[in-house]
Amino acid sequence: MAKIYYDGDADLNLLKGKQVAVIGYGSQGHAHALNLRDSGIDVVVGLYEGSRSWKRAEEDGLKVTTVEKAVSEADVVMMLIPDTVQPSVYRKYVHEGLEEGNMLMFAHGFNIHYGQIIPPSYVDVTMVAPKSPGHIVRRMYQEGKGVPALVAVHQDYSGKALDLALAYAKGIGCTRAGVIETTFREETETDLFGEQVDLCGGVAELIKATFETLVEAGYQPEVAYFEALHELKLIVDLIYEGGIYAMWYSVSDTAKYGGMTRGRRVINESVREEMRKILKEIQTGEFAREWILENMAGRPSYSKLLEMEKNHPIEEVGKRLRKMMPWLKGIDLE
Ligand SMILES: NC(=O)C1=CN([C@@H]2O[C@H](COP(=O)(O)OP(=O)(O)OC[C@H]3O[C@@H](n4cnc5c(N)ncnc54)[C@H](OP(=O)(O)O)[C@@H]3O)[C@@H](O)[C@H]2O)C=CC1
Ligand SMILES: CC(=O)[C@](C)(O)C(=O)O
Repeated sequence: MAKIYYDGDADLNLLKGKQVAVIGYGSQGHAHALNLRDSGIDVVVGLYEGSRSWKRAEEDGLKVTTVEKAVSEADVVMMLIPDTVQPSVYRKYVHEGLEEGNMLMFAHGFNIHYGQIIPPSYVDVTMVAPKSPGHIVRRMYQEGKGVPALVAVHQDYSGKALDLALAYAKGIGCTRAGVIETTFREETETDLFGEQVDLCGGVAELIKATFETLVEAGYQPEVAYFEALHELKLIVDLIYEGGIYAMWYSVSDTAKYGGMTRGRRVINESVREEMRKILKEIQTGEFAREWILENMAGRPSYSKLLEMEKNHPIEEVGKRLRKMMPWLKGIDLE
């Protein structure tokens, strides 16, 4: 049974009097920095000169400085810049600034697990990985709620690494929902797998395939959008709040029978076989090698694929229909 920590298991006072440097102010960075600040923790944001985020962080009332300076003044350094730039930024601006007894933190284990960052022996190395997009980490904290997270210790120099990491998790609101103790390997491999076959990749392909099949068959794109995408959120909310069975309980008998008999024809044995292959690519480092090389080559495939996603017909239909629902918060895509 997993060890799960909640608010009562974490002592925020362990972070009081310490300075936390949040490197990066993007999806996770802005959420962690603002949540920690609102939890009474001394936070400084580390960015590069000319960063688009610099002004935004200052407007949010945070102290901002260069990565190098933030690290040199900090007791805790949380790396919240893209995984692909972390190794070079770490080598140039972080490694030298780490002092004995500092804690180096991550929100995803990729660079430690695949050996892209090798921290010095005299620091704690931990991870607090929210199981949520950063914007929701912030939104839930502001609503007095929290998102669950994973916590892991890669290196425990101080003997108190886990307690300090849990204090951090409490500072960003995650112990309100539960923080499961894991390892860098388990977090990295399960996170990569989930975002590839389910959360992002799998769901996006399922939605687009459903939409395209209906539109190709001559149905109105708006109807296809509501069926394939909009209603999915409502169904997933049921699953999120009560489990898959609660969703079955709530939908009609016709949807139950059709879903239970046809769903397994869509996610069939060959799909499951492909999932196992994808997991193997993650476990052997094949995916990591491909992603590192893609970045070294200037992201040719990444950029093309992202452009195709942005220009998919469902985006135009969705934008038009969502305009009619001003209560949909969305996120700032700038
Ligand atoms: N996105 C998510 O919801 C989740 C992410 N994670 C993990 O959190 C970490 C951060 O991811 P995420 O928040 O998505 O990252 P983002 O892509 O949102 O980070 C962008 C931020 O990093 C800054 N940045 C980019 N390059 C550099 C650089 N060379 N030096 C300093 N700052 C730089 C950007 O500045 P500028 O604005 O100027 O470009 C911006 O402030 C990753 O390890 C990721 O795996 C974990 C869980 C969920
Ligand atoms: C939100 C999350 O944890 C993801 C999808 O794995 C990620 O953005 O890295």
